[in-house]
Amino acid sequence: MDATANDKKPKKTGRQCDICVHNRAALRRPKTCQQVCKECFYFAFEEEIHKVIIDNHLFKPGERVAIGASGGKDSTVLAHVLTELNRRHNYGLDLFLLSIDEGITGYRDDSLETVKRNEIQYGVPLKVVSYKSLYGWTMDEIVKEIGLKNNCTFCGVFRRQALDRGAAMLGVDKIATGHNADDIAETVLLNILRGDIAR
Ligand SMILES: Nc1ncnc2c1ncn2[C@@H]1O[C@H](COP(=O)(O)OP(=O)(O)OP(=O)(O)O)[C@@H](O)[C@H]1O
Repeated sequence: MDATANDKKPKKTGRQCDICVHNRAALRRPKTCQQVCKECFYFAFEEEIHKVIIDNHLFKPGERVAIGASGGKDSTVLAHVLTELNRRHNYGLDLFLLSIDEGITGYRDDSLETVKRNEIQYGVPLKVVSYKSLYGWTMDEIVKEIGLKNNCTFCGVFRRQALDRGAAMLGVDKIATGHNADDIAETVLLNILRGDIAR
């Protein structure tokens, strides 16, 4: 490589975190344009959630709250953040992990293993409620009967009811789920594609 081409390459200078002004920045937050290190990002993210919880009076001390735990990234982050904030800010919540086992081989059985690890990691009791126990059918059996068309609609309706029934079994006051802005955008787009503009 000749010296001229090399000179044109951007130099790797590395940049300090805008918050702690100590560690090397690991990412740039699109929301604030700040360059932050991993530790400051986690802390800022958790405290923003704390502010939403406080500003909107989401919980009262002594409440029992079930975390809808699918084993996916969103609800795993939710379980981590809620247990951490409950401890850090003394919310006084009784937390539970509530998982719905739809009975989808090779999918939910794998992610339930993650939830079982979270139960130990966060010290939060886990309740698993299966479609088989509630409805007498696994999702695999339902698909065998009705085929793949519309099976997601059945599964979504059953899951919402299963979460409600699991919450009743646990005697909780509230269910927290890991729905995020992407999920809302997805719902809006799907409704438009179905021609259901009013929704
Ligand atoms: N089988 C399940 N058991 C318990 N809660 C669930 C289950 N499936 C979904 N949920 C709850 O509903 C939220 C949204 O579910 P969705 O199917 O959209 O998955 P997602 O956005 O990929 O979330 P995740 O990464 O947590 O799976 C999850 O974050 C979780 O709180």
